[in-house]
Amino acid sequence: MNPLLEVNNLKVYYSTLKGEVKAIDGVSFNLHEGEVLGIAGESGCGKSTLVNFFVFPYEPMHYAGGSVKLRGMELTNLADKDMNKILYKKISIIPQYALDALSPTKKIKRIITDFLAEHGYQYDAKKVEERLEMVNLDKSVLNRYPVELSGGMKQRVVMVISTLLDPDILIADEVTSALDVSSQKFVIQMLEKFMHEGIVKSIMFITHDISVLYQIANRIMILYAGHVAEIGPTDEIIKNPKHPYTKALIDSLPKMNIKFEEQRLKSIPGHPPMLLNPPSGCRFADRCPVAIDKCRKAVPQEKRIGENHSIYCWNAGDDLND
Ligand SMILES: Nc1ncnc2c1ncn2[C@@H]1O[C@H](COP(=O)(O)OP(=O)(O)OP(=O)(O)O)[C@@H](O)[C@H]1O
Repeated sequence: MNPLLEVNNLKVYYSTLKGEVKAIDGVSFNLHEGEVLGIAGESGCGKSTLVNFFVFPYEPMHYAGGSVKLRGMELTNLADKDMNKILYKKISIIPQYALDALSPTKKIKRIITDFLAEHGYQYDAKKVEERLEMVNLDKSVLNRYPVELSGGMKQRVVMVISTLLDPDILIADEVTSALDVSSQKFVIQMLEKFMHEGIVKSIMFITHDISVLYQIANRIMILYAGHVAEIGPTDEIIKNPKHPYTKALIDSLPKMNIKFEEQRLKSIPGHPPMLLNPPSGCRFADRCPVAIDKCRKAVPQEKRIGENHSIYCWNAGDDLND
């Protein structure tokens, strides 16, 4: 089956007074109907840039190369007005700061009515109330201001708005980061429900916390400093990571069923490179325990190591975890 979204060698930069920040620099991946793709990596690796480019590709961010196809339609050369036709209907986002996304001066019903009008729809009380019910919110929230709602309730209202036009692809950007563990579980269950009910067809779930992805993602893509490090099935990425960076990320997580004082968590020494002037080879080379000369000279090419599993590393492979 053809992928819902095909991203090929995508480059997205920021223009700054000091030069171009190469935040996404040659990223390729596919997203298939029915799947949840987790996107993980340390702060600053380009997760938000990547997904914001699909929905709000505005200055200072700009397109610098490559291709993004949604059901075969190229998105990178669409005019703003055509992009607006796709936004929320084909690709939608629950933004990173969802709790602050609701206008404080309007009641929820007005916020939803204005959102629908902006996209050419009339308020549909039945649909809105059904969706509120799906996320365990009483319809009385419609007559309340955002400030009268708890953080979790606001998050659910944003989820309802982001999915109201039944988008093919839903991007969830750090939607669980500001929540306690039980609220995190609830949000994940809601997203799964949206998939099961056919309201959304695929999800891109962005987080810096890989452990959350274990609960929801079918596949995980690990980004490092604007490049893909590894992409593969969730189980393989978490239980048998192959790229040295993925390994380091997994080693830095607390393990299940081991007492905290007995955990041996390893932090990753060093810092990601500046993306204003990134190194010419592998961007992880300076922090990598297995780097070889070639790594500092050439950007690693995709190496397929299993069905749906690829790494971008000159010196990692099946023997890395032995
Ligand atoms: N408006 C901007 N202008 C210039 N550089 C930017 C801008 N926004 C982000 N960047 C840079 O782009 C790179 C990628 O940032 P991005 O926010 O996409 O990373 P992230 O992985 O989503 O991080 P986080 O987990 O902290 O949200 C970083 O080097 C960041 O400093």
